[in-house]
Amino acid sequence: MLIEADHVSHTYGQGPTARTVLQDLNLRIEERRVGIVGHNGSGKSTFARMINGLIVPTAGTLTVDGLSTASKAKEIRKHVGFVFTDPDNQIIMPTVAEDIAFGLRRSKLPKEVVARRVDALLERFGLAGHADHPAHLLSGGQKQLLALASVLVTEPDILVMDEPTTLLDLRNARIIGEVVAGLDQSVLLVTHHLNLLDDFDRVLVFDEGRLVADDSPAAAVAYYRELMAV
Ligand SMILES: Nc1ncnc2c1ncn2[C@@H]1O[C@H](COP(=O)(O)OP(=O)(O)OP(=O)(O)O)[C@@H](O)[C@H]1O
Repeated sequence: MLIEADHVSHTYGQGPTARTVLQDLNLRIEERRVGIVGHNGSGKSTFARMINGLIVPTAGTLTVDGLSTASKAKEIRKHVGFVFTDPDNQIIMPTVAEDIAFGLRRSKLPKEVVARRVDALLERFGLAGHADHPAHLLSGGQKQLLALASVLVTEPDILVMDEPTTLLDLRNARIIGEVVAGLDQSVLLVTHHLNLLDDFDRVLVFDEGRLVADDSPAAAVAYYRELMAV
């Protein structure tokens, strides 16, 4: 995986209400585990959403494996899975198993292959006993695991996760952390749970739309804690 940001900026709105929330971001990301931290409103989600073209830079270019997110978003989304903060926004189908299978509806894979993949994910995320249960009745932690399973079923190369543990208690946050640690995929994780980043390769710190630190987890988190203390 290679994500490259070349003078990337993003401004929401126009005229007097215009608000620049990302400013001149220059980055080259190749590591398998990259964390993004920063104050509320510092631009983390905007950047995360840019990686699969949900938001397009208003200046500069962002590429994923050489493809520009501005013109190749559809292609990029085949390789980049996105897990949102609130799993309720991501759960689409009535039952747990159907929701996981939904991502493969256009895949032309034989039914048995889809069923096997779904079963494997149900098992892996401790949801096997809930396959036919209404997805909206799962606990918050289980919903978050379901949202992750529903993205992983498409076997993306890159997983972008935007605060996937915000709604969770410590135990479920740890479970998500363990699941993330065991993934083969490259992961970009936006989080306020700093301990999830301990074993990461690299951590980016955003502040008011700028990249202000880019370092090992220990150094970047120390920088961020100091920034928060001001
Ligand atoms: N659609 C939008 N229109 C206008 N402003 C927006 C929009 N989306 C986000 N913003 C603003 O952009 C800024 C950056 O938001 P963003 O969600 O990227 O920050 P964040 O670092 O992810 O914050 P948090 O930690 O609170 O999730 C915020 O001030 C937010 O109000």
